[in-house]
Amino acid sequence: MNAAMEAVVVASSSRWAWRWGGMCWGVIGTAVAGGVAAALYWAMCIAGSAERRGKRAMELGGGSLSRAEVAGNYREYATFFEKPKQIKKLDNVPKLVDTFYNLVTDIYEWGWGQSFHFSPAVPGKSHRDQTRLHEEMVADLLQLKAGHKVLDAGCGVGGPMRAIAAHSGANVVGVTINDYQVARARNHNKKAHLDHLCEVICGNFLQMPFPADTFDGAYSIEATCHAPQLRDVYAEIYRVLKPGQLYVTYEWVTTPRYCADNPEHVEIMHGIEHGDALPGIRSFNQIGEIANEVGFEVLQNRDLALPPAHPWWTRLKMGRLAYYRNHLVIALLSFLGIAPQGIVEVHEMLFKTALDLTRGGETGIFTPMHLLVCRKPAASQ
Ligand SMILES: C=C(CC[C@@H](C)[C@H]1CC[C@H]2C3=CC[C@H]4[C@H](C)[C@@H](O)CC[C@]4(C)[C@H]3CC[C@]12C)C(C)C
Ligand SMILES: C[S@@+](CC[C@H](N)C(=O)[O-])C[C@H]1O[C@@H](n2cnc3c(N)ncnc32)[C@H](O)[C@@H]1O
Repeated sequence: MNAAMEAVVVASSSRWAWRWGGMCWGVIGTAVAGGVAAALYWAMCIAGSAERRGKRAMELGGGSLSRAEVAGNYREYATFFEKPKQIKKLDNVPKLVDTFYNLVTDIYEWGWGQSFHFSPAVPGKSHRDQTRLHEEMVADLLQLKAGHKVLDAGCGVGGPMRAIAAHSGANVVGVTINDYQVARARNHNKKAHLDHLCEVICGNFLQMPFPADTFDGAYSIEATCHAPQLRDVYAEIYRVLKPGQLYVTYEWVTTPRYCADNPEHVEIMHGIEHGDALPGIRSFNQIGEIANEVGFEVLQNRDLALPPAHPWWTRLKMGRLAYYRNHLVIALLSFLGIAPQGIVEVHEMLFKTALDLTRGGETGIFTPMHLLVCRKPAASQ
């Protein structure tokens, strides 16, 4: 082979190698892009981080708000906590709570499930079972039976109401201040074939549209913490309950370990108030007194989070990786214009509150499950 031929052979083989290399990179590139697309599809459409998916990431929105209103409503919500005087205007609170649930309901359903509360961890049980057991305990404490009519004050999208109706056979009437939650709850009730037992209305639990002495039982799960004055919601529940009947509530309170002079404790509690639309968290020793003041006999008054119960906040800690994945998914959907502007900020607020709630649990200064079992005396006073 002379030099010229050698040059031709080298050139053509290097061109071939170049083309072959290019093809390989093309195939690898396509495979990687396909993999990324599949992973995103999985994260957005298939994997509902919640155990019982109610929502897909592609469907995340701002509740009853239009897409254009989400960012502005979030800014308004955040400002509320920057000017503490506003939160002191107690009349503002129900509107603030309604806005909050427009902003978070879809994210809660997508990332947590249809029950918007915590539960004590139970070794060997799934989150779904732990949630159900915590809800069924309410039905058992109320001694509910088929034919009873029970009030769920602050019902969310109805996870607890469905568990309680299915467990006891009782009729449940749920009240929530947020009309988007009403629509979601009714839809879930129908899908679960429990709409003959479960009914939902939009209203303020401080002024409910029911005559006095209507219900055979009443409960509230992690909801009355939103009331500007606990006395007002307890008094209203007392009014609508039949004499001799029971009210069970799981309350968000500070525990005996909370010290108002400790700046770290104060910072944690402010963080929780801001991230959860709370007008001010009450202390464990106030709630029983308030129940007594409105006329209830208090039969049980104890923190369900105390040992031997296992920590309720482990579910928040275990989800750390999932939060980052969720953040990526939400940021991408918002960038693509699929999710509304402002939703990334809402998600960041929830991420921050998850850290504060975990700190509240680990330091032992906060519980979301202080149990009160109350009875309206048989001869109503
Ligand atoms: C009782 C209330 C709500 C209690 C809980 C149901 C919610 C409190 C904090 C929420 C969450 C925090 C982090 C979110 C995460 C960043 C996101 O990726 C997925 C959803 C979260 C896990 C979200 C779920 C619901 C909470 C645990 C209050 C409001 C009185
Ligand atoms: C954290 S969610 C808990 C929902 C439900 N109990 C559950 O465990 O899934 C709090 C609920 O209280 C409702 N709520 C708060 N303030 C209210 C008010 N003033 N009147 C009626 N509902 C209210 C909210 O709309 C929301 O549904």
